[in-house]
Amino acid sequence: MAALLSLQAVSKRYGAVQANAGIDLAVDPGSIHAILGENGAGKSTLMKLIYGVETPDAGTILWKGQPVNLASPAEARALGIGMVFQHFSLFETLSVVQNIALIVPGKQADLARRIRDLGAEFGLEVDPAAMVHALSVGERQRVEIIRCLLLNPELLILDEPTSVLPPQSVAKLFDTLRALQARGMAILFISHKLEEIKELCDTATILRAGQVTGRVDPRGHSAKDLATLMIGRAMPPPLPATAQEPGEARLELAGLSYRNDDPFGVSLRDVSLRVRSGEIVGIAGISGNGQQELAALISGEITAQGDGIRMMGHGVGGLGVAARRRLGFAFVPEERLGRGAVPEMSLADNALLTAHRAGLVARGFIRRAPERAFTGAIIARYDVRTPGPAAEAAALSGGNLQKFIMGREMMLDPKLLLVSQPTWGVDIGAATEIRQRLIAMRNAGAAILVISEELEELFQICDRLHVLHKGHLSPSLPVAETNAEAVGAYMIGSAA
Ligand SMILES: Nc1ncnc2c1ncn2[C@@H]1O[C@H](COP(=O)(O)OP(=O)(O)OP(=O)(O)O)[C@@H](O)[C@H]1O
Repeated sequence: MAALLSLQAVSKRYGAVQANAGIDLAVDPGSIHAILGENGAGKSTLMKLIYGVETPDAGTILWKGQPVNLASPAEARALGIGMVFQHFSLFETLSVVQNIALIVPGKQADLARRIRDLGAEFGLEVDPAAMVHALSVGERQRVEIIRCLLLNPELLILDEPTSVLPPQSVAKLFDTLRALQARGMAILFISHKLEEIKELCDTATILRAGQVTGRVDPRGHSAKDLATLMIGRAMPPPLPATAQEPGEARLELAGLSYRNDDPFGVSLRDVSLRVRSGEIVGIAGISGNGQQELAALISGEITAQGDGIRMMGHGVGGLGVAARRRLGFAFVPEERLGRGAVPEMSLADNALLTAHRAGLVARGFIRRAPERAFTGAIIARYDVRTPGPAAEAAALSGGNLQKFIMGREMMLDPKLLLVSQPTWGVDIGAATEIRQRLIAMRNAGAAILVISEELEELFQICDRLHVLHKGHLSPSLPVAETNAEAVGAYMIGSAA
C-alpha cells in the first residue's frame, strides 16, 4: 500500500534552533499515527510543514507519491489535508457559523444545519449561533474540529486535541476518530497523554530534539516505556502528597452570585468556597460550566459589587487585578497566548508584566539586568526550552510557554495562587515536576486553587475538591473520602 503522505529528510531551522532535522515519516491511509515527543521536540513544527504553514529548508514532501510544495494552508486543504491547531484560530467577535463560513463554502443556514448534524453524530455539540468569545476553550476546540471535518479531509492533523476535553468528550472524540479511520481517513495525532495514544493509535513516531528517535506500535509498549523513549531517561517518581493541618483562610467566597449578561455565558449561583494556607483545593467540572466566570471573579478581571470575595482577610469584590496581586495573589489564566502572555513580546518583558514588583522596576524605570536575571531563573528552574530571555513568547512551543507562565507566577511566591489548567500541553516529565512544585508550595504554606478538567491530576495534587456544574458549586469533597464516580456524578449534574 502506497503511503498517503511521506516525508523524506525534511529539515526546518528557526534562527539558532534546529526544530526539525532530517525527518522521515510515512502515513498510511486509514491509520492513526501518533507523534510523540517532549515539549519543544519539534512536533508542531513538523505538522506546520505538512499543513503548508511553514516551508521546509530541505527535504521532500510527497502526497500520494507525488512531490508537493505546499506554500499555504489553502493549498494543503485543497489536497485534502485538514488541521486543528493547539492554539485556536477563531475570530472572537464572530459566531460559530460565521467563523466556519470563512473557510467552508455554503449558505450559513445550510452550514448551521450541518454543524448541528456533525455535532450530534460525533459528540461535538455546539450552538452554531453562539458567539465564539463566550465559548470555553473546550467548546472552541469542538468548533475547530467540526470546521475541518466539514471539508472532508483525507488526512486530519490534530495537535493535542484532547488536552482540554473532559473525559466523556475524549471517549466520544475517539469514537469519532475511529469512525473516520474506518472510512479510510488517515489521522496524525499529537498528544502528551500516553494512555490515550496506546488506546487510539496504531503507529507512533517519536521525536527528540528535532530528530526521529523511534518508531513503535504503541499498543505493545507500556506508558512508562513510551515516556522513557520520549524523554531519554526514566520518569521522576511522584511526590507523596502528605496531608497537613491548613492555616488561615486566604480566599473566601460567601454565597457569591454573578449574573452574566452574555446570553452564551454562565451565571454563578450562590458559590461558597474557602481556600486556606497550606491546602490545594480543586475545581473539577466540564469546561463551559462557569469556570471562566469564576476565574475572572477571583482574579479581579470582573469586579463584583459587595463583599462576597475575601482575600487574605480583605474584602476585594471591588478591587481590580493589580490591587489583588498587591495582596499576594497570583494567577495563571486558561489561555496562555493573549492573556497569560503577550505573544509578540520577549520573555523578559512578559516576566515584567506580573513580576514587576519583584525588584524589576525602580522609580518607573525597568531595571534590565534584574529583569534578565529573573527571567533566566524562570527558564532554568522550570526547564523552559528556549534560546533565552530575549526570545519572543510566540516562538516558544506550547508546553514550554505554559512552563514559563507557571514558573513566573510560582516564582512570585504568592500567598494565594489561582491556576487554570496547570499542565495543559505540558509533557509528562514536566507535568510531574509542575505538580510537585505546587505540592511543595502548599507544604510551604501557600493557598492554591486549581481549576482543571483533568480529574486524575486533581486527585493527585488536591486536598479537597468542588465540582462546578451549570454555575453551581458542589459541597467540598475531601479527596481521601471521594472517588472519580462520585465526582463524575456531580460533573454531569446527577448528584445534588
Ligand atoms: N516561530 C518560531 N520562531 C523561533 N523558534 C521557534 C518557532 N517555532 C518553534 N520554534 C522552536 O522550535 C522548537 C520546536 O518547537 P515545536 O513547537 O515544534 O515543539 P513541540 O514538539 O510541538 O512542543 P510542545 O509539545 O511544547 O508543543 C522549539 O525549540 C521552539 O522554541
